[in-house]
Formats: sequence, structure tokens, C-alpha cells
Amino acid sequence: MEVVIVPDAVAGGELIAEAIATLVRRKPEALLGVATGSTPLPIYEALATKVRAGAVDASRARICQLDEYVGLPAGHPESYRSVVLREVVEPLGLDESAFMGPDGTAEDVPAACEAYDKALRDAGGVDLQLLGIGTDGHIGFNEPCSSLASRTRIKTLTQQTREDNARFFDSLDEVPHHVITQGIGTILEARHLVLLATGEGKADAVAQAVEGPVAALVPASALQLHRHATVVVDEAAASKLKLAEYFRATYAAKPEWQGL
Ligand SMILES: N[C@@H]1[C@@H](O)[C@H](O)[C@@H](COP(=O)(O)O)O[C@@H]1O
Repeated sequence: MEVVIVPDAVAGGELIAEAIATLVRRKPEALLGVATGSTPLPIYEALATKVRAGAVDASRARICQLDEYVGLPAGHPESYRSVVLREVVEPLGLDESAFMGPDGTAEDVPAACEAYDKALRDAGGVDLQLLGIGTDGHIGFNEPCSSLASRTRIKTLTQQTREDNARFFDSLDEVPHHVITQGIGTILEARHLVLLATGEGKADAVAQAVEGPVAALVPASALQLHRHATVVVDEAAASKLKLAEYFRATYAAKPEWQGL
């Protein structure tokens, strides 16, 4: 696992956007897994700026979703499908046909989950999966004690996560209890995992994920099992890392050709 400490969220966004641009230059039809929440927005903004400036041609890239609420009406502005179309697909100038995600409106949720895992496989697998981290250490919507081998499935949100996400809804009552999320086993199949965490509120979760034991209690610790995982953190989110100086020195000495 590589840990990169950046000065702030904008620098993190720029660094990761450049890694995505490098991937897309090498593999124009790359499948990019995107995360929702506030944290990845600087990545999407930096990437869209590169596309508009002609620094990268992302017109053949494909986008896939990490997770989704269950039971929101189709087209609800806070369904993750709507969020990803609004924040990623449209700003990159892509068509909706370049996008895939689990169907949170399906009557048969288990079948929708299985279909999504199959769709990811049929698409050739995810090349680069962006991740955020919940204050309880979740990735996607894999809450604490999710199986590290889990596949895409339905999960029940913790009260903490519903409260964290209530800011996107008119009230806490409107935040769904159920979600579909790529499983931890599914996420670990992506070729490159890139987790961005910013702000002091994520410092404990980051320290446990990076420096704690691999444990289902801290789903993000599963990144330790992946052979190409990159954790990008700002100073505040890095503030509880014991090895921060080592991570800084390692990154400073890294040959530029290696990229992320
Ligand atoms: N399902 C999403 C996660 O993918 C995201 O990482 C997390 C943190 O969001 P934020 O970046 O807004 O803190 O929120 C939600 O639970």
C-alpha cells in the first residue's frame, strides 16, 4: 500500500485526476469506478478541467458506480446514479451509455446485485476504482463487519452513516436504510484502488485502515490485501498516522516515471 500525504483536498484531486488521465491515455476505453460523497469532487473537477483543456481525451472511457441506495424513486436527485451522472458523466462530456451501476429500484434486489457483479466482469473488470472512506471505516457501503470476501449485495446502513449522509437529504428520515454495494471482494478485483480521504474527521478511520490490523471491523483495511492500493490523504486526515514521516520520505524519493 502506498500512502501519499498532500497539502489539501485540491492537491489530492489534481494528483488522482492526473493518474486517471495517464490511465486513459494508455487505455482509452478504461473502466473507471467512481465513488460518491463530498471527498472525490476535487478529482472530478480536476479531471473535467483536463478534458476541456484537451490534455486528455476521455471520450471512450467508461464509468461504473460503487454503490446505490435501495428504494429511492428512479431519477431521485440523490440516488447515486443521478449523482454520478451529474458530477462525473456529464462534466466529462460522456453519454449515459458509457455508465453502468446497480439498479436500486429493482424489485428483485439479489438478482440486481448478481447482475451487476456479472456486468462488471463482462466489461473486463474495473481498471481504477476510486474510494472514499466513511467515518466508521466503510468503503462503498460496506459497513463494519462486512465480509472481506463479500460480493455486490444489499446492506443495512448504520445510524452513523445515515446521519453522515443526511446532509444530502431534507431530513434524516429520508435517508434510506438499505443500499446495494459492491462487496469488498468485488472492490478488491479492481486493478488499482485509489482511496482519497480529507479532513480531521477521517483521521481515525485512515489510521485504522492503514496501520491497524486487517479486520472486517474496519472495511477499508482490506486495501492492505491489494497489490496496487494507493491512499491519498491531506494533512488533517494524515494527522493520526504513526508512519507519516516515512510515507512522506518514500513519496518524495519516488521515481517520477512510476506514477501512482
Ligand atoms: N457510500 C459513500 C462512500 O462511498 C463514501 O466514501 C462515504 C464518505 O463520504 P464523504 O466523502 O462525503 O465523507 O459516503 C458514502 O457512505
